[in-house]
Amino acid sequence: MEGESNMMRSVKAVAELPHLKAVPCNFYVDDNYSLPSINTSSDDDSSLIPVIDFSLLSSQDPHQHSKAIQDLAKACQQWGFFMVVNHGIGESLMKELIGVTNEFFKMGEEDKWRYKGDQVFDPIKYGTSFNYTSKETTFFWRDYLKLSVHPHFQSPHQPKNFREVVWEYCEKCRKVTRVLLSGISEGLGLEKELMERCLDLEAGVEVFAANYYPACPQPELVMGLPPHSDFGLLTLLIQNEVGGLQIQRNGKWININPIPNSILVNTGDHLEIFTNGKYKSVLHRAAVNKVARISIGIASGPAMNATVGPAHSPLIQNETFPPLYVPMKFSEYVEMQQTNPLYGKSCLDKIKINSPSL
Ligand SMILES: O=C(O)CCC(=O)C(=O)O
Ligand SMILES: [Fe+2]
Repeated sequence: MEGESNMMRSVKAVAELPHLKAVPCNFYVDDNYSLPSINTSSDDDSSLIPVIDFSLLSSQDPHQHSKAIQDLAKACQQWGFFMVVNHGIGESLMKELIGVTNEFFKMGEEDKWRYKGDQVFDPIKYGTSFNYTSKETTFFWRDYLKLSVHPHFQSPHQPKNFREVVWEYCEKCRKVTRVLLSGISEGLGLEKELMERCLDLEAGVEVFAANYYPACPQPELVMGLPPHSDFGLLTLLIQNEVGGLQIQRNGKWININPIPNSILVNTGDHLEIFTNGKYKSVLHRAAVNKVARISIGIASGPAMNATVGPAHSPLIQNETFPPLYVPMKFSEYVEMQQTNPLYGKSCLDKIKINSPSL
């Protein structure tokens, strides 16, 4: 590793340096970010997060179905984060996925850096901190692997079984996401095919994003991921048994402790745009711990070429609710978000229309 820059060394390698007792100062969180406090007093609020029973969305009983659709609509509007249970993805597959992902991060530095992409849209990108292409000044305590898994599936061929397990998990997640999006459309009262057609969901982008937050000797000084919202429509997140995710609600950071085997879902910037601000994407961040944490998100969005603006429906934009966002090509939005430092919802703010009446 001698002679290589810090950005070419994973945080895992830094964390495992012999005798490391203190965090190197380039990881100290700078003043632009507030420090995460792991021991917030708000742990209990996590239990208020809505729980959606996925199986009821497809219930043949009209009463159960419409109640599930209403619950989903309420969760999107009031929280932007919810836990999905009875999603049909087996516990063993989820465990296997965490296992092979852990094996990936355990590979030698050289093996991992072979997957370092050079461009935002490289289909396989291993890296460290937020994103090596951004002009960030704070280094975050996190290594990552991002794979483009739809419309074309891309994955490293190592470690053993990694590719197969990721593929199977992504296939299952895609189905869950599509049912959720269709339920969300129904809850908004939109014509059945409108979202699918406008956003070209058949060719929708899906990104597998694995985060590895190594054990940290001084977790209170660093941050795993700064406050941000996700691009895309929905993100499906699972984690190993270690906590760290926090979401912002009413100005307070809430620790999230998901129900075992549930999938945590959050609404993304493009659902906010499409719904003209009715369903807002939510700020979240990742604190780190004295033990290693893994989280895996599947972010789903429109097709790369789709131009996303508020839906053309009188239910979404009308004289009382004029469009609040400038339509933008999805790929351009992703590029903007991935090549700039992350400050909260700064990307979304760039395309917000400042309506004089608001
Ligand atoms: O690690 C987590 O829980 C959050 C990860 C996250 O927000 C992301 O990858 O966008
Ligand atoms: Fe996120």
